[in-house]
Amino acid sequence: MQEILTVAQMYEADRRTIESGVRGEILMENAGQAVSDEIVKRFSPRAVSVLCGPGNNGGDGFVIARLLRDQGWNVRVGLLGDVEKLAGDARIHAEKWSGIVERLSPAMLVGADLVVDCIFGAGLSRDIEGDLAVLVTAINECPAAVVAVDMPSGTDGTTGQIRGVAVDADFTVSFCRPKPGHYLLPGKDLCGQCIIRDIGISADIVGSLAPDIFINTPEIWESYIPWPANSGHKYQRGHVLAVGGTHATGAVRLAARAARRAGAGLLTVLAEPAALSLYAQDAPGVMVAPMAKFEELMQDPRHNAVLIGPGAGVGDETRKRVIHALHAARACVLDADALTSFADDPSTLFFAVQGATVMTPHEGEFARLFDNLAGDKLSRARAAAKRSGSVVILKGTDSIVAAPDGRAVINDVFAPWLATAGSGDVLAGLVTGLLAQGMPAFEAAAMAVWLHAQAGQAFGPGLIAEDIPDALPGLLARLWQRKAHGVVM
Ligand SMILES: NC(=O)C1=CN([C@@H]2O[C@H](COP(=O)(O)OP(=O)(O)OC[C@H]3O[C@@H](n4cnc5c(N)ncnc54)[C@H](OP(=O)(O)O)[C@@H]3O)[C@@H](O)[C@H]2O)[C@@H](O)CC1
Ligand SMILES: [K+]
Repeated sequence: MQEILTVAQMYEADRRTIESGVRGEILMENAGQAVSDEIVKRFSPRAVSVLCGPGNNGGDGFVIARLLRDQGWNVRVGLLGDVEKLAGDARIHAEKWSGIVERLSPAMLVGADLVVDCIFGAGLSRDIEGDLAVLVTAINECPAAVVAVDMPSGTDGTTGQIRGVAVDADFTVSFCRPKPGHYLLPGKDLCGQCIIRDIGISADIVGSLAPDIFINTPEIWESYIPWPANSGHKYQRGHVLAVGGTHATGAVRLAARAARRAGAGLLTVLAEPAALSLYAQDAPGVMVAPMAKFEELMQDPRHNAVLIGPGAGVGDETRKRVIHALHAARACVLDADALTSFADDPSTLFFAVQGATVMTPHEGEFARLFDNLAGDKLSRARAAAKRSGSVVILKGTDSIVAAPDGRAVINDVFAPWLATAGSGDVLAGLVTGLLAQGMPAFEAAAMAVWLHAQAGQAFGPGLIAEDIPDALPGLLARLWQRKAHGVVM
């Protein structure tokens, strides 16, 4: 599993490693070596300006400068402040640099083919302002390639947010494990390609920090995939009840197709009489029932997963059905109108949550339901999961899946094509289809986000929501191959 460490955890890993006997000076040498290796891999010797800040990020810069110069590169070093004011490992490595140390300024960019950004890394503590902001803007405007060390300066490692202004790098070399800011927007974009290198912090030390944030890869959830048994039948693959709206019927039709493609054994759409025939004609494998039967059908435990939200309509009726489904402790997926229906009274919704429940808000729906949660996307999703007692998928390119127990995954699959009408309905259907087969809520939500993003990336430009469910068999086949034959994805 690919752990992500917060900045605080990274400092702690650093501290424990040093306590275990590895000198900080060596960690810094390893960090600088890792960056210079990545530079040498990509570029032939050229004019490079290494821009150093007053902390250990700057210390890494002095190592990089020395190693590149030793290999014949034409290196220029600038420092924010004086060498005499540097402390600890940064001071040690600055003193090993025998060349000139200039004052940090935009003049250092003139004639540079490559800029190494070692101004601020994990220790960024406030907005970049004044002359430094002018320098960062000049870095972004100059034609040289830019490599960022640890974080592009100005990007917060924990939140991915820009503090004032930030370097826009071509690639970023970081150490040990990635930080949330490498995956959360806009940090992810500012990093460019992100390379994580080992610098001598052991996996045991990382494990001792009990990381609970991960990149959303199959390792997180693949052992929970409810593959059908040879002796199985459709009734063992769950029965989804999907609440269909009267007007926006496309939403649940898309969700239903996704739930069935995800493997749900049976699916019934409930709708008012005016819309029933529309749902009935949509796909021969879908069953329909009048909405009046909702409560009766909920009494049958075989109806084990409920989807409410897409096209459901905002108001009392939707609110009642949501509360009923939650009280019945069915696996519930609440999306769109089901969430907005509780905008005035979210506590009632959260109080009713009992069984496996997944909420799938986009930012607008999230703000209506969790109006006083502020901060970065990851923190807000985690706080919302805790508050609601449900798994929360906070959607976007950098979708977060967060569980009430604190676990979270960040999506790292780039699929901008998914920003299209109906795409969220498909995701909600996918989660419901996996829950119906008995997959635990967090794993089902994470797998659904992964399948959705992979489908979007694989299809690419021209994608419409209808394409996503039809891309699922290929993706599921790959996961099946991986289980059966250990094929690497
Ligand atoms: N973890 C690891 O495994 C390893 C980590 N290593 C490296 O260490 C880096 C972390 O080093 P770090 O803690 O010294 O912090 P760093 O980013 O250099 O900045 C701190 C300085 O910047 C200043 N400052 C901050 N914001 C500012 C602003 N907006 N405007 C102006 N000033 C500002 C701040 O000032 P202060 O807040 O104290 O006033 C302080 O002086 C990490 O990113 C990695 O590269 C490797 O060497 C080895 C192993
Ligand atoms: K940096």
